[in-house]
Amino acid sequence: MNDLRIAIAGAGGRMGRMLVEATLRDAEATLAAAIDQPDAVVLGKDAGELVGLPCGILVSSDRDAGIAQATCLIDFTRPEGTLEHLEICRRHGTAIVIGTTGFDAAGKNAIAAAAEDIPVVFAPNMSVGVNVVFKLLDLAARIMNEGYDIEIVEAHHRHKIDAPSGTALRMGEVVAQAFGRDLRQCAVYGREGVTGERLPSTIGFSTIRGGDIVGDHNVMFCGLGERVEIGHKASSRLPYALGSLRAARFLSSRSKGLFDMQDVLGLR
Ligand SMILES: NC(=O)C1=CN([C@@H]2O[C@H](COP(=O)(O)OP(=O)(O)OC[C@H]3O[C@@H](n4cnc5c(N)ncnc54)[C@H](OP(=O)(O)O)[C@@H]3O)[C@@H](O)[C@H]2O)C=CC1
Ligand SMILES: O=C(O)C1=N[C@H](C(=O)O)C[C@H](O)C1
Repeated sequence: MNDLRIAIAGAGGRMGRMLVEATLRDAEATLAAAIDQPDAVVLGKDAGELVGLPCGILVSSDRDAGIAQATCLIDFTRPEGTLEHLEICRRHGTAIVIGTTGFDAAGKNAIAAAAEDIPVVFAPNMSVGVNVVFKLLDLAARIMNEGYDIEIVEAHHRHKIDAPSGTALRMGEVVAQAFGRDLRQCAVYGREGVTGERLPSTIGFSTIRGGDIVGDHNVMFCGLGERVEIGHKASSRLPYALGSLRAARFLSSRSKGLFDMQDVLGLR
């Protein structure tokens, strides 16, 4: 049996299904459990059948039993669900990869506290491409640290419930940090009416929601006479799932600690 025994929370969701498929196709991983809500339509179904790969693991709402079977839980659900799963992982000593976005400060603190006991990867975007973009943004911001206005535009599918995306916020944090600013003090979330002239120290965010857009992010450094754009477009959720499995593998040799995809990919 493989040492990498993966439980997937939110197994019937958009990311959950992609994670089930990626886990079943991964020769080094075993799908140990598929978890979803007590009222989920997928409950009792073969998790693999949802993605055309029957595997004998039934989707269950028994989170305790599912997490106990696994060495790592991969969780792409909602903040309130993730925080409950986190505590169960803590009780069982199970590692957790958290892809869920939209946590408030208290939620982020709870994740940091749990990481004192168990290994955690917590990242708003698991794709290799986006994590390389974070590095490029840091480099660009260190050089273009004066005379450039920063505007971040993100677009996602009509079902997304949080805005701006976790990835857009992290992009803002990366740029703000390189500028020596605090994003909480300089972020501007959308504009309407007579806004007055743009303040030079601000970082603007614009959000588009529509159709089945998987995830587009574009950061503009707008100067006088030139504009640099650094962005990423996802055309599939597969990179998020493959990154999550890479993160689970990374955690298998750790006993505790809080990490993100920059650690997993060796980009620190
Ligand atoms: N870090 C990354 O790389 C990425 C992060 N994400 C994030 O992952 C999260 C999920 O996205 P997506 O898959 O599109 O969403 P979906 O709505 O498609 O899936 C969410 C799943 O979680 C379940 N769920 C909802 N609430 C709870 C809860 N309180 N407790 C337990 N389970 C719950 C849902 O069940 P039900 O349908 O029954 O409500 C569903 O199965 C979002 O926060 C998104 O931003 C997404 C893609 C990449
Ligand atoms: O909800 C999504 O779909 C996505 N959410 C993440 C985010 O909020 O950044 C990552 C990705 O963009 C897809």
